[in-house]
Amino acid sequence: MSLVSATIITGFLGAGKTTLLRHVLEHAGGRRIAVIVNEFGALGIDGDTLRSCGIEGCTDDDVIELANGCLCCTVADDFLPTMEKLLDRADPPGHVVIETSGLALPKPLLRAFNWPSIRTRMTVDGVITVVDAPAVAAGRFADDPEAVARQRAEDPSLDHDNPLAEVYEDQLLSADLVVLNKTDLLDDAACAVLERDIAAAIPRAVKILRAREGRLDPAILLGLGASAQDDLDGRPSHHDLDADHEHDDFESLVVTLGEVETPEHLVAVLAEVAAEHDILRMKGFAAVRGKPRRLAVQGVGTRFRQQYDRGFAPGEPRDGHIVVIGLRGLDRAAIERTVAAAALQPA
Ligand SMILES: Nc1nc2c(ncn2[C@@H]2O[C@H](COP(=O)(O)OP(=O)(O)OP(=O)(O)O)[C@@H](O)[C@H]2O)c(=O)[nH]1
Repeated sequence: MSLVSATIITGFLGAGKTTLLRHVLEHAGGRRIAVIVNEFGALGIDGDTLRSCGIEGCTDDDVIELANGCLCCTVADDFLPTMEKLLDRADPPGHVVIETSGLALPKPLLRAFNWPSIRTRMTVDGVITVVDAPAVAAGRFADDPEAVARQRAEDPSLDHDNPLAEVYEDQLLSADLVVLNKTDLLDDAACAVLERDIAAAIPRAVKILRAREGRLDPAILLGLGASAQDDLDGRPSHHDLDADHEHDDFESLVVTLGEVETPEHLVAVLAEVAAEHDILRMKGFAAVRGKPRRLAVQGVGTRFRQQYDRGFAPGEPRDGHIVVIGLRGLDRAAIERTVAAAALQPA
């Protein structure tokens, strides 16, 4: 029996995983691909985005969503049963692509492929780590020496690990292929510096490819032949000794809002909130007055994009929902108040 290949797409919040996955599905070239998407927030925005993609041959059944929690913490409860069901289908997919949440550590997921029920039927073709090039260049994942010094002065017993750096590094260390994405926002020299830094951070020789909007040929992305599950030792993790990684450094909330006046107004409010509260990620949907289609909104830090996607179904409430993710300690009430006030009327 031939093994079903799995590709794991990882990378920090907003790096461009769903964008890359969408590109793969649009250029699948006849491959039968099933997709598992996992999100940290309580709303499955990515699954929704992919389901409303309109890609030929991509059916609802082929996009499976594991929302509300990171795969790395819910492997046994969610991931393994889902995978077994997928493999037990009368017509199983030829390839499974798993998009982890931006906060997931890939290693526990990789480890799951050694479970007896999966090991004999699947292999991990490769771990693809998508990197938000401008975010790394801006020092998003680097230690802030002043903050570390301040923390130390306040409480010498504190664990001074930087949670963003940890997740970013763990994701890099698991990679079989690194995609340096969003290179449209950086010049060539800055990209070259990042490539050098990333290569130096990974103790194995790993290919690094530059991309815009995740546009890489699926023939390169799928078919790495890495059998990554057989090489766990080569992929060190900050949490190798700490099985209880709980993501308690991060938190998320969902804000519900009524119809908004214009996309520009909503995005201006969201960008201001993102800057004021140092929010890592915002995404969701909103209803705009007089518009039959819903507005999809994506924010990474203070950079936003918006576009109309599908129409509201008959009877579907014209509410908006925005997922907000940041480091623990967000002023939830203030964020909720300000975002909800962007609407003309409360939801
Ligand atoms: N400028 C620019 N923006 C990009 C590029 N790729 C993706 N984006 C945008 O970045 C935002 C986040 O992209 P996603 O693909 O949703 O990122 P993600 O990694 O799936 O996000 P999470 O699942 O929340 O972690 C979206 O607004 C994308 O349109 C790129 O190459 N350049």
